[in-house]
Amino acid sequence: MQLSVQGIVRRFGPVAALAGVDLDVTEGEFLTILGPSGSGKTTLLKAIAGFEIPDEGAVLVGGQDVTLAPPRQRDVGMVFQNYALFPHMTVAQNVAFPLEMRRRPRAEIAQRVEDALRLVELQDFGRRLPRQLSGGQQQRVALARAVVFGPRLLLLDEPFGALDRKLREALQLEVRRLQRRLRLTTIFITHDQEEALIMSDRIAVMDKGRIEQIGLPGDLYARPATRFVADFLGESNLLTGKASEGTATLGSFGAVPLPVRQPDGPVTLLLRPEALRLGEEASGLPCRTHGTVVDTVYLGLSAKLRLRLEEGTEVLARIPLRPSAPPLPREGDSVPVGFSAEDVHVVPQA
Ligand SMILES: Nc1ncnc2c1ncn2[C@@H]1O[C@H](COP(=O)(O)OP(=O)(O)OP(=O)(O)O)[C@@H](O)[C@H]1O
Repeated sequence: MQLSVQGIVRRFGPVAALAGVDLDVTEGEFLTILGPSGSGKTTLLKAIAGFEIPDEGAVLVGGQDVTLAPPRQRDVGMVFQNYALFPHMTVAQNVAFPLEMRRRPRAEIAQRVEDALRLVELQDFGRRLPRQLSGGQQQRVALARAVVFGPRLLLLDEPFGALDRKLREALQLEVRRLQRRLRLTTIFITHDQEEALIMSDRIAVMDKGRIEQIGLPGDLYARPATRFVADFLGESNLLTGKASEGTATLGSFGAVPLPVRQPDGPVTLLLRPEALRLGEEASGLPCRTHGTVVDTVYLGLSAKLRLRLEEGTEVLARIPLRPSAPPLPREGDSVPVGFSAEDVHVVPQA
């Protein structure tokens, strides 16, 4: 179902946990809310679910104003970080719970519980108690319980936070598959940017109770609208220079033609680590200088190198490691560093 959040404000004493949030989520979309701790993510989810009543603004589900409706009337499925299964109930009883609350007939409950458990591949676990399951299995039960009644929205608050990396990755895929299959409008909270990039149709980046930017993962990565988004999503080199007549002077790199017309004055340029070229590959590029390798980290498919430029600025380069690639420069080596002007993004001034 379509969701619309309009101008929501929620204050806790002097703190505005939500300082005016607008958000439109289309039917069947998977939207991720990404932001640092304390940015208001959980408060926003609670306002959508009905556990927080906003001081200002409105929440509409399928065009219907539910701002003041209690959680039970909103038909929203939720999964939290800490499972929140009822410990004394079996898996099947846990999954049946939302249907019991809605007083569905016995036969329907049995059928739906069976279907939901099959959906998360736990059809043989109905009689177990939560403590007899692994963390990942418990989270799948929580997911089955959140979707068993056919909710209008699915809200996920850091559901993989307590799981190890491998399980986390498996569940990311599983949740995405299930969400697509059910065409469930889903809002997913995480502070893990990699997870956000992997899972989402769109990402909303939050900071200090506001949405800084919302868009496709690739757009946010390539064209962040603010310094905060550039820094928060992925690794970045943010270099400051001086713009004048369509070029920016950028330390020892010299003059860099700017992709968009800028007013003369200070300018912030974003260069992702993978945009930097080193050694031979840099020598043919018009924007280049020399850098001294400060440290090197091998990552298997690529390596990350930190380099100090002549003017003292440090930059991060990520270079692919092909089997035939020449050996990496070593700490203390001085190497050419360059980039193509088209790989530069101008970060709008705040
Ligand atoms: N019940 C409350 N009473 C007082 N302050 C609150 C309450 N709930 C949230 N806050 C404050 O509102 C702000 C936003 O909190 P919120 O839990 O929404 O952030 P978050 O982005 O979900 O953080 P995290 O990633 O750590 O869960 C924080 O400053 C928090 O301390």
